[in-house]
Amino acid sequence: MSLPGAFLFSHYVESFWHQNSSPPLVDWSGLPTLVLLVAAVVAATAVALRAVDARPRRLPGPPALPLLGTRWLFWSRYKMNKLHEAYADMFRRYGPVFAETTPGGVAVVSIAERGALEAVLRTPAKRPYRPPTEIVQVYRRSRPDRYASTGLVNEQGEKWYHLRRHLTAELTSPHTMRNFLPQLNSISDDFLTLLQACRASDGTVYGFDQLTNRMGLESVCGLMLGTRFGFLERCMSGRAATLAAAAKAHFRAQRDSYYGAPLWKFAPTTLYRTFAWSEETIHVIVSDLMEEARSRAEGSAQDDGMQEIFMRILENPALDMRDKKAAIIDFINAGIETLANSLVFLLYLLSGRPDWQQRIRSEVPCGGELRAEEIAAAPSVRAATMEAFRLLPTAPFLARLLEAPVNVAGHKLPAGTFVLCHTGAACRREDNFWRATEYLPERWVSVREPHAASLVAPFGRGRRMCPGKRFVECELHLLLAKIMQRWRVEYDGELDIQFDFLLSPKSPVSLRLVEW
Ligand code: HEM
Repeated sequence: MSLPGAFLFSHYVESFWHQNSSPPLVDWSGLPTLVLLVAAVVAATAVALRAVDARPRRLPGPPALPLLGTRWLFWSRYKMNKLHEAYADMFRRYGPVFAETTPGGVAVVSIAERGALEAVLRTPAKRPYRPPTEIVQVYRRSRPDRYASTGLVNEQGEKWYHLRRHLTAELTSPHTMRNFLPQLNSISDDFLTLLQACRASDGTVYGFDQLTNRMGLESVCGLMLGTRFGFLERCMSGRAATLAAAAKAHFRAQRDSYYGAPLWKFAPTTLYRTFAWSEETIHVIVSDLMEEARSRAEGSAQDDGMQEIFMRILENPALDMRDKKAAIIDFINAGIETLANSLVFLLYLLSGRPDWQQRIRSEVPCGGELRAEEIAAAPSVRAATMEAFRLLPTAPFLARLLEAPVNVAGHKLPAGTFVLCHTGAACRREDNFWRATEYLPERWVSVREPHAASLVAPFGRGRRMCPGKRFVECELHLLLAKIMQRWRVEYDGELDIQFDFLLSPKSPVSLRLVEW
């Protein structure tokens, strides 16, 4: 009822009582005013909710509040470090396509339904728009001395395309990985030596996740900077510890800036200062590493595949020097946690499949350097890794901004809609995979329907797909093969997983590496 309508209704009720000579048994005189007030509150709330709820029509989802949108859920019902569980719960409540609303009134549509995911991710886009992380944008724009742009991960449109074209060709080339394989063998061997040194008498490696972090750091620095830095030596250097802590803080601050109260936008809160510290620390340490690598490269006549990535990026005249440095920093930062988490998840899942571990061991040649052909000839290695990416991907959803309208489960989403593609949640649905919640690497050797392989997208999709994919797959396959050659893996209980903008194991993780 409109406000004038409510007023007229109240006037009518009052005049009705005035016309009757006998007073009512109950005193109804306050009722019209009460009705008027209730109507006014209902009308005002409806207007306010319409203003904050920008969801595409009829999409289900949690109720949005003025100024808070649906974010209040992450400060009350759900825990921010268990966001994967929060989304699983929302999919149960609202179905496989639902919408949230940001405090600014923008709709964010979450999808875990196969047809809808394929519709969104298969939309061919020349310059796919992935919504940037606002806190990174704000910080980097405040430092024009260091950043000419917000970087490959956060840029959009032509600027993104320019960076992508000039920065990733070397990283994604099969030739680069073939050249890097001997170095990767040696890094993996050093990692195994470190594991051996850290094993307790029963084979337990306490703080296994921290060791994998160091391995991620050594290998990604080796790939990008073309030299070894000794992060796998027995005693962890202060530099490695600080860099690993900064990389974790960087991801967590991004999570909190997105899902927490947006106070950092108005004042330099602790969250913003933590983020700035992590950016600063990563920048300073990686810049030092780059300087060391550059002077080593200048002092040696070595011309191997490792040096090419680093030097070619730095020598590219099409790019601003600030963009080149920022890219190398971003590549290193992108690789540390992701690689380490993926290895922990892989070994944890395999610990429940001693038979598959045995199978890997039987397919991989004993000892020494492993060549690409030897790894390719062991389908059990690839199957184990693929299945771990299906069941526990460190990046469980992909963000996109629709460039054209898309029909999703009967709802027409207009161009510009912010969509979260929950490939991880979709992979756990029984309508997409046979015995979907179980770790069954055999499904990748002989297929059992349903088997929606296209939903397994741990590195993303399309032109914005992760440029580190080839490197990461090669490294995980190699490490898995080498670990299985030497030990079988055991883990007691269930791994505690948290959401740090990526899915991560809750630290510290203790695995047992037992002699065969
Ligand atoms: C297990 C390890 C890794 C996983 C699971 C992973 C996953 C991802 C995912 C899901 C995306 C978003 C893709 C999309 O939106 O379609 C991404 C983007 C990106 N990743 Fe990775 N990544 C890993 C390692 C690495 C490494 C080692 C590097 C660098 C050497 C790297 C560099 C990047 C960059 C630069 C982007 C942004 C690409 C763009 O927007 O054009 N990642 N990664």
